[in-house]
This record gives sequence, structure tokens and C-alpha cells, in this order.
Amino acid sequence: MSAAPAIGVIGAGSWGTALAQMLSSDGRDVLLWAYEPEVVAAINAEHRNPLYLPSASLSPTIRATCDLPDFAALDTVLVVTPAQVLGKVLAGLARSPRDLVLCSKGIEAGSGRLMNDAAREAAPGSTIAVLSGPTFAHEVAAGLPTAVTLACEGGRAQWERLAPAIARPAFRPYYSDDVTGAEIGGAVKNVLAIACGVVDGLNLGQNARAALIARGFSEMLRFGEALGAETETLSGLCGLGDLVLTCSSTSSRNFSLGKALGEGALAADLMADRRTVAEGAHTAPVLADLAQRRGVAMPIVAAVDAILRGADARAVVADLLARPLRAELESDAGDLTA
Ligand SMILES: NC(=O)C1=CN([C@@H]2O[C@H](COP(=O)(O)OP(=O)(O)OC[C@H]3O[C@@H](n4cnc5c(N)ncnc54)[C@H](O)[C@@H]3O)[C@@H](O)[C@H]2O)C=CC1
Ligand SMILES: O=C(CO)COP(=O)(O)O
Repeated sequence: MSAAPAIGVIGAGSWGTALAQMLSSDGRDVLLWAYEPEVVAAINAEHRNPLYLPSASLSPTIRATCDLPDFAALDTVLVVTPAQVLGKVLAGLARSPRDLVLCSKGIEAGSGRLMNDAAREAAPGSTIAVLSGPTFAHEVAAGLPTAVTLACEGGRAQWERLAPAIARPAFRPYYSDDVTGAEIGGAVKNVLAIACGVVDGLNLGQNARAALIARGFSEMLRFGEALGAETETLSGLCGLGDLVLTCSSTSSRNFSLGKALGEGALAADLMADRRTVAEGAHTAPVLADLAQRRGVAMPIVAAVDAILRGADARAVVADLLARPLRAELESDAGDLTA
């Protein structure tokens, strides 16, 4: 037990559970909202989450609940639902001023909104922050060293409140005030991780994967610039850092989904009845659409979108390779802009 104020975590998938475990490591009380009553029961009775993070023994200072009204008095709440339901879930939270730390990575289908816009509408009066970076849940739950971007719309004053509440000896947030950049990094890298998985599934080699990471990063920068993100933010933990992690490991659900697509599985079969979320599959269509409407070239994102819609992966890769040659840097483009 600790005298530090309790923290709330909404969403008890693998990431919400891992964050709750990390936050409880100084003995403080953590209230964890789960969608499924059986997850609540298992966490409270056995201190385990067999559905989403079976490897972890959880702290007894984590209490789970299905009732959002239980969060009414908490000043700091982390939001860790799948991106597509974030607005809907937050609409059930009492409307009092608090710090809302968004940890989901995606873009809302239909509206094309980033999570901070969805959260601001669903929970008016809150001050938004975004926590994002290279963070496999099972490693954070195991206490392995991890660093993240913590982007605060409330600037330094909010950081002074949140940093001591969230930092732990092995969990190290870095300050930013670029909420848009932090969200774009996490959303776009999920789509690029699917692309890298496809290349792995097709056995196209490590050169191709490195090329996808570098050219995909260019797409992330172009899209970020169009939405007002800082290049420096995207070059940090929440952009390049997370891109490198998720594009290189089958621990990533997005990479694994792409690998199965490259091996010939159908997207519809892979998405049917899946319990865990591969956010890139939901983000790719809306991101490809946003990019097209804003005139931002994102050929790798468009390729992932096409494969998810059922196009043959090998043919899509052949089309990518057949694109006209062009300058690597925008600043050198001149006539080479095809
Ligand atoms: N797992 C990880 O290593 C990391 C995940 N994230 C992000 O965290 C977010 C949550 O992902 P995970 O914790 O991995 O989820 P997960 O894939 O482990 O579990 C799925 C989650 O969706 C919830 N859910 C399903 N239907 C729902 C509904 N109708 N309403 C509310 N909740 C519902 C389930 O209760 C469960 O919490 C995603 O945006 C993901 O990109 C970010 C960093 C790391
Ligand atoms: O965001 C993540 C690591 O930073 C988790 O990636 P996946 O959702 O692809 O597993």
C-alpha cells in the first residue's frame, strides 16, 4: 500500500494490464476497467489476466471493475481501449476535470479523427496527454527497461503532474508537447508493420524490410507534416522508435498479421473472431483515404490497404517496385516527383 494517489486504467487488454502492473510497482492502488466480466473476476480473485496477458502475475493493489462510475474521483486516468471504441467507452466516464492519458494507437474509421479529438469530444473538460513508444506489453509487465514519449497538451504544468505519477525506475517517459505527432507515429507505424510482415511472409529478404522501414518513415513524416506534427517528434520514440520495434518482430500482432497475409492467408479469415487487436488493419483504410484526400503520397500504406481488401500480395509488391524512379529527398525532387 502507498500514500500516492490511485491511478485509473481503462482497458484491460494486454497493454492496459501491463501498464496497470507497471504503475502498481511502487505499491500504489490502480483501478483497472475491463470490458469482460470474466477478466474482472480473474484479476480480483487470482491476480491474473488469462485472456490477454497470461504470462504476468499481477499486483494485489490492482483492483478490476466493469463500472466506469468508479473512476469519477480519479485525477489521472490512462485510456487503453482499442482505438475504434475509445470515444464510445469514454462517453461513459463522469465529466470532471482530470488528466486523460491516451495510450491507444489508431485513427477512428468513419470520422478520420485522431484519438485526442475523439477523447476531447467524449470527455470534455479533461486535459489530454498521449503516451506512445516502443512498448511490447509483456516486456513492460516483466519490468524490462522501456522509454516512451509523453506528449502533454497542457504543456510543462501537466508534465509536472504526470511524470512522477507515471515514471518508474524501468519506465521512462520523455516530455513532448506534440500530441498530434505522438499519435501519428503510433497509428502509422502499425500499418507499416503489416507491410514489413508481408515482406517477411513472402521471403523477400532483410534488404526489402529495411527499405520499407526507411521509405515508410518518409510516408509517416509527409503525413505528419500535413497534419501539423513536428518532424522531431516522429524521429523519436513514438515514431521511428516504435517503427523499428514493430517492423522487426513477430511479437507484434501487426507484423504477424502481415506475415500471414504474405504467406497467402486471407485478411477476412485472419480478422474473423480474433480476440486481440491488430490496429493497423483498422487504420490502413482510413489512413489511405485521408492521405489521398490531402494529396500526401503514401504508396506503402496504399499497398497494405489493397492487400487487406484482398489484392494478391505478390502482385501488389510488384506494382510498388515498378513505380517510376524518383528522388529520395523531397528537397531534391525537382522533376523527379512521380
Ligand atoms: N499490446 C501492446 O503491446 C500495445 C498495445 N498498444 C495499443 O493499446 C490499445 C489496446 O491494445 P491491447 O491492450 O493490446 O488489446 P488486446 O488486443 O490485448 O485486447 C483487446 C482489448 O479490446 C477490448 N475490447 C474488445 N471489444 C471491446 C468493446 N466493444 N469495448 C471496449 N473494449 C473492447 C478487450 O476487452 C481487450 O481489452 C491498442 O490501440 C494498441 O495499439 C499500445 C502499445 C503496446
Ligand atoms: O504498439 C506496440 C508496440 O509498441 C504493439 O504492437 P502490436 O500492436 O503490433 O503488437
